[in-house]
Amino acid sequence: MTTEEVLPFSVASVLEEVLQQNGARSRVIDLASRKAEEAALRRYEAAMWLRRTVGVVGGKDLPAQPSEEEFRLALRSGIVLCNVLNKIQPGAVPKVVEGPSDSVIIPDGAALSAFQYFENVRNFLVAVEELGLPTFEASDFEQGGKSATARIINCVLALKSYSEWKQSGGHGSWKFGANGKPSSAGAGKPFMRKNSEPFMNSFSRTLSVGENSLDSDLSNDLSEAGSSGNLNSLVRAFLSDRKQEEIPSVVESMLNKVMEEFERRLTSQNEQMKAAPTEVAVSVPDNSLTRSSSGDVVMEDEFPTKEKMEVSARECDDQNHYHDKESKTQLLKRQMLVELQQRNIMELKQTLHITKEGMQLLQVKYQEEFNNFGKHLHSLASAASGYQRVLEENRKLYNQVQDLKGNIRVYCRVRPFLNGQPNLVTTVDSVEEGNIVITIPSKYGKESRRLFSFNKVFGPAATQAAVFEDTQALIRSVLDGYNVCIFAYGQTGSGKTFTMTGPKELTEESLGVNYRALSDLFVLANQRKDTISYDISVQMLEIYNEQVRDLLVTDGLNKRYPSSYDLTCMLFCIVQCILYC
Ligand SMILES: Nc1ncnc2c1ncn2[C@@H]1O[C@H](COP(=O)(O)OP(=O)(O)OP(=O)(O)O)[C@@H](O)[C@H]1O
Repeated sequence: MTTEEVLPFSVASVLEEVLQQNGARSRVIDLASRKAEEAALRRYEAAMWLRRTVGVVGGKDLPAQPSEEEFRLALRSGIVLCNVLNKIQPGAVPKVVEGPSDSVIIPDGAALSAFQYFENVRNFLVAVEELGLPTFEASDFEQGGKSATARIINCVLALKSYSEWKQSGGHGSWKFGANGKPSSAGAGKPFMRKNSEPFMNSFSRTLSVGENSLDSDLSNDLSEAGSSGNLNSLVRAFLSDRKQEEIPSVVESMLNKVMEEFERRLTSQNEQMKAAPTEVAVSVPDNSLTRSSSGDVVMEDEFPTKEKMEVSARECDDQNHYHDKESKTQLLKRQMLVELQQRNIMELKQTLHITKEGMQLLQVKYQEEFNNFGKHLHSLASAASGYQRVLEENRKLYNQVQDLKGNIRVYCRVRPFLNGQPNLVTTVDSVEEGNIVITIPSKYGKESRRLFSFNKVFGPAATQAAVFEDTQALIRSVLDGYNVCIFAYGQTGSGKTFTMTGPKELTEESLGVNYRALSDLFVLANQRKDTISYDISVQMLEIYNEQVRDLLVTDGLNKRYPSSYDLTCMLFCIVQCILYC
């Protein structure tokens, strides 16, 4: 699994994009001329340092500002290089071949002696390589060209830097800040670019790649590194062939951001693995990582180093151990929770079972009660039906009794003496139930008595209630649909109005038959309101001197009734009674 599969973006593509942008800008400012100028400055710096360090060697002084060819020819014998190296590191080159021809200036740069300069150059390169300084090829003196000259200059400037470091006491780790091809074999010190150091440190720290691995990767070119997907090789190969000044800070910033993002995502992956240990797939023997259940890639198969594999394995072991303990604890908690829930469920089931039984008992009980209620209601309905029949029969019997008593009943009431009549002598001899004996004075001194019979005779002491009591039963017959008529008859002042209505100042005891009859009528109608609805209306008539007058008329004074009756009493008549069954 490659880096591109781990990250949601391609590091190489980001790098290429940044480089392309940088390239575009470089083209604008004419990078070629700038390179040439910078190369010349570096060459002059190297020459100046050599002149100061070794002076004139073999009568051939190195120009202060040599051309590429002059610089290369001045150093091709290896004598200058060996001498300067021995000054920095005494005994680094034990034997320097000083040929007789050294005193001869050969303008065309022809070879002094192939053996001489080959031995010197070889010894110098071996010594330099042992010091871990950047080297070049011996053939670079013959090939010439910008690249070969640049490698030679790079080596000289590395010597210069190393010399300055030693002169300053050699404290700390020496680092060569110039662009150079670092040693490829067993270098004691890493040659890192000063500007790229933060990025490289971060990258090395992130990937846990060893120094040797880094150095070996430096031999790969950019295309090889890019095609393999190894970011380390890609960056190092790219940086190794370029000068410090050619690497804009923007590129390094971008690379730092890429690595920060890379680190952040790796950290995030680790946290996700810790958070969801059961979801993380176990690594397989070929060191490739599988996807988690959420689909995230958790490792790549392109991390090549053994150290990283071991570190990853240890981390995985630690994480697995931690996850095992945590998962055991969680499993135990879940088991306890499940057991608790199972107990609760059992209790709920028992409660539900008891409730069901209770409900069934209640249902049976309610069913029984409901059946009993039904039976009781049925019996009540039967009783009510029987009651209605009985009641109807009772009515019939009641009215038959009234008939037997007589459809026409005549009562006699004797008015007492009024105030101012106490000395008068009454003619009533005796009163007994339905008989009254009247004394008839005789003109010849011999009194006679005469007996009169009525349905009932009320004496002077009879109350209004006693008079009404015998007529009260007729009111019920009215509500059963019978016609009833009660009227009073007698001479003027005999007490008709008093009996039927009452005195002028009415009290509850002095109420007459009319008030009491109407009151009873409404009481009975209210008692029967659930079964019978009554419409009640009243008329009040007066028949006097054969003239009938409506006493309740409102459109005129005592409107005269058109009919004439042979009655001279007040009439109370209940004219309408409608039955609803
Ligand atoms: N039972 C009685 N007890 C006491 N006072 C009575 C009784 N009956 C009648 N009176 C009184 O006798 C007087 C005459 O009675 P009432 O006016 O009822 O007679 P009436 O028959 O209606 O007379 P009229 O035919 O002229 O109208 C009234 O003052 C009345 O209060």
